[in-house]
Amino acid sequence: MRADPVRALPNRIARGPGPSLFEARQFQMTTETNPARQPVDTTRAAEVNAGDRVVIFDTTLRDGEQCPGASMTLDEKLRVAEMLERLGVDVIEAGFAIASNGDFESVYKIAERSREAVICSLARAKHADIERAAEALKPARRRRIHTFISTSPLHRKFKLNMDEAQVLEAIADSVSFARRFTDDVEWSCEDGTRTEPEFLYRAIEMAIANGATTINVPDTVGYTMPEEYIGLIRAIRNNVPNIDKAILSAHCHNDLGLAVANSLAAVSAGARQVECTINGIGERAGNAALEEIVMAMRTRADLMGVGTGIDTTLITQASQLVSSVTGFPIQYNKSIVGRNAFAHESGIHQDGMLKNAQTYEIMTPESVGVNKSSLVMGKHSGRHAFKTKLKELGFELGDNALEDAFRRFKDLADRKKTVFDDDLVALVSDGAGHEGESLKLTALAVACGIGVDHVATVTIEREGVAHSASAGGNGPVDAAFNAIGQAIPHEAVLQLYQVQSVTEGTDAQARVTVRLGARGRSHGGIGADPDTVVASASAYVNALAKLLEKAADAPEEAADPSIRSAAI
Ligand SMILES: CC(=O)SCCNC(=O)CCNC(=O)[C@H](O)C(C)(C)COP(=O)(O)OP(=O)(O)OC[C@H]1O[C@@H](n2cnc3c(N)ncnc32)[C@H](O)[C@@H]1OP(=O)(O)O
Ligand SMILES: CC(C)C(=O)C(=O)O
Ligand SMILES: [Mg+2]
Repeated sequence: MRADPVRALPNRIARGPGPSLFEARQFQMTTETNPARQPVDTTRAAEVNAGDRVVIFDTTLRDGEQCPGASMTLDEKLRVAEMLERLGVDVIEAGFAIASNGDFESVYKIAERSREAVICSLARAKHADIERAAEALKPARRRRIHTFISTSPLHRKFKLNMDEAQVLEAIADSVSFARRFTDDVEWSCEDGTRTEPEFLYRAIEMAIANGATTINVPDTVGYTMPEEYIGLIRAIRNNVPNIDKAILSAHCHNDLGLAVANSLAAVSAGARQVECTINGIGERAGNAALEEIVMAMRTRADLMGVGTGIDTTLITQASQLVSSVTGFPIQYNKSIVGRNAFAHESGIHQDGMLKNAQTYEIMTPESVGVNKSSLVMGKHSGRHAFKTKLKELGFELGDNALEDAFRRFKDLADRKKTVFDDDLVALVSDGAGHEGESLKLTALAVACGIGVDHVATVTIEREGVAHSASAGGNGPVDAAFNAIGQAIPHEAVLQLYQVQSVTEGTDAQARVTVRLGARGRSHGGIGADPDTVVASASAYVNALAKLLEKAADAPEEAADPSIRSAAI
């Protein structure tokens, strides 16, 4: 385990321009991590606003579940909620209680089992919704009602059929009604980023005046841009007289792939709550991904000056749980939690990683709960990584053998998508893949299939001279062995022929073992190749080369009567 290069939290809030990039890097390398994990009192807006802790509001179980195909059973929701508590999420939006009896039950059960986290239910600006939310949240130690109404002209006109005054009245009524059940009331202006600023300020002021403790400004359709969102959050702070009585919150969707950027932008402008989901699941293109927001704030605490209470070492586990219960795969190159997030295949990068991991990683894999970075062997890999990998696998080769193995590895990697550890073992052990000094299989072609004669043509180099021959047989392997017998006539007989798949998949290498016997000696040969016939012929030539080399050393030995022909 190596030291985590990412360090958090300077005790200040970044409201103005941060340090220069150069100063930032210096900072990153020299300060210490301080995961502030104490629960936050989310009703004390003034305190939260004055601090450097960002409230993490997870909506995996509400907005996350809203996308097609992500529905979770009660049991699955309870498992996710338990994981979110362990992760250190501050607020868990457990559902939309009025949506169905199932949603009510899951909010209720999550509330019953909750510990530190604030449990929250969504509710429209309707008494029935709010009462249902309050009922479902009753067992929670800490509860929040999250009520919302659209504020944009488009939504007012076409969706709600309400004018500005009616919307303002609905805000006053819903927020004050929600406050009868709890001190922790969040109000959201749905489609806030497409709302006329002047009306938005009035709507927010109305929510605060009626007791809202958190004001969420959703970018409901993922339309805004970071600069614009910064401008909006700053304008709200400058134009809503009592804004400091509430925590400002960002809720961003990913329609333009900007959900995380916009959320971070809002924080840099003074928002102190971010709404997000594990793996970024959610309506349409999804919500801002929790793991990306948290790790961005942690990794760039030097610039942002804020942190969260999340135990980042549980991030990978949480991501895998949500992926498995929703059945949504995690894309390989997904930031933080994708399987390639800490994997390196390119030789130059692998070499850098071996010399100092910070050359190509800005956070440690351990910091997000991954055991270690992986050096994946493939056609882009170089000698440094190859040598290191072989060493890990227990092979220490001399310079010439290493060079030879590296050449064969590159040939194999050109033909095979992934070169697994077992492929490397097959490649270097027992001389597999190089037939011997005295014989070299340089060409092989076979005709096989249904309704064709099985014929093989081989070329074998012996002491620099090419010997070619063709022969038929009972199947392509038999034909190849017969052709080898024609090209290099010999009296050895086949004692053993075995094929194994080294790894899985249709491009897996076949590992073939052949044993040949003659004159009281027998020698094994091994061949490995994605083409089974090539692997077989290599193994045969490998065994034959050893026999011929030994026979040249001791020509007088008598024939062994036990040697028999073996069927293929
Ligand atoms: C941006 C968001 O993510 S908002 C949350 C979206 N999530 C969901 O909708 C999931 C859960 N929803 C549901 O189960 C259902 O939609 C229910 C139970 C909430 C409502 O179902 P229904 O009563 O059949 O209404 P339906 O969904 O068809 O239409 C929504 C109604 O709510 C009204 N409405 C929408 N938002 C709000 C609001 N914030 N406050 C008050 N009324 C609202 C609409 O104008 C419409 O009213 P109308 O029937 O008078 O035209
Ligand atoms: C209900 C609100 C917060 C929402 O999900 C949105 O506007 O995207
Ligand atoms: Mg949303």
